Amino acid sequence: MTTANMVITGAGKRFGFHLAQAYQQRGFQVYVSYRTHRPQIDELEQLGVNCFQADFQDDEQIQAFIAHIHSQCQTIRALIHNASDWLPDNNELSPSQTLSRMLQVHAQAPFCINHELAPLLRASAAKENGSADLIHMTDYIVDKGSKKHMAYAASKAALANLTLSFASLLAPEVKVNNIAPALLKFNDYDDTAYRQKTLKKSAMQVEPGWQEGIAAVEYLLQSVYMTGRTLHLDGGRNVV
Ligand SMILES: NC(=O)C1=CN([C@@H]2O[C@H](COP(=O)(O)OP(=O)(O)OC[C@H]3O[C@@H](n4cnc5c(N)ncnc54)[C@H](OP(=O)(O)O)[C@@H]3O)[C@@H](O)[C@H]2O)C=CC1
Ligand SMILES: Nc1nc2c(c(=O)[nH]1)N=C([C@H](O)[C@@H](O)CO)CN2
Repeated sequence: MTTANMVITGAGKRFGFHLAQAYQQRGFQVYVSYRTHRPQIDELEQLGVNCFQADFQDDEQIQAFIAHIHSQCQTIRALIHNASDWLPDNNELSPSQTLSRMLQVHAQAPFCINHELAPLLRASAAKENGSADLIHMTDYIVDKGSKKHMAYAASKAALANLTLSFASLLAPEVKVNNIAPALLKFNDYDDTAYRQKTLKKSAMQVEPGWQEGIAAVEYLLQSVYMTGRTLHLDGGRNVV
């Protein structure tokens, strides 16, 4: 039985790091991209994860990552677009530069990577009538918008629309879905007031942690029917 390959972008910290660690330990061969080299990358490499440095703001580095995956894999069981830049609109860039930056990482990179690696996803599905998954990490605010992160929200909405198109293009061999958290984990810099205010926005009023996202990935990988859809991980924000 050959080892299944999983490709995860943006695994240098937080969810991407924990997801890569979890699936390498479950027996997958995990391939990741990272932008900043942190101790977490050394930890992943010690586990056997194949790590490749790429800043998706640079098209040549997107292409280099694609070429690297092609050189390493003949099939891909799951490709997870996790890389993301949560840039507020109020920053030192112009509005035009902010939107371009957001679209580059959340839409341009996944669009190019998906087109180039789709044959490897199909090859995984063709193997012993297996299956393959493309997962886009979007965000609850795709359906709501955001006063402070307009460019980020619009770019994640573009990613969510790509899910519909790729789901149609790649079915039935490859399932394509969004995971849309409202909250997985706060950032260390989030103060108590922000945390309390955010928790009150959901019915469950808890910070679920990375395992909530890992469980969502696991559900999608074992599904034989879910495609073109969104797993909303929002603690019941719609019922508050
Ligand atoms: N955490 C949460 O509560 C929520 C998360 N999400 C989504 O879930 C996913 C995981 O979230 P989380 O772990 O918190 O995200 P983080 O912002 O903590 O990490 C994102 C990763 O993407 C990398 N990245 C950012 N820009 C680029 C780029 N230009 N090229 C390559 N890599 C890049 C970062 O690299 P570097 O290490 O260099 O910074 C980082 O490792 C994201 O897609 C996020 O939008 C959605 C809603 C809530
Ligand atoms: N790339 C990221 N996207 C998002 C993050 C993050 O840390 N990195 N965090 C959030 C927040 O959890 C927000 O949903 C509630 O505080 C949203 N997206």
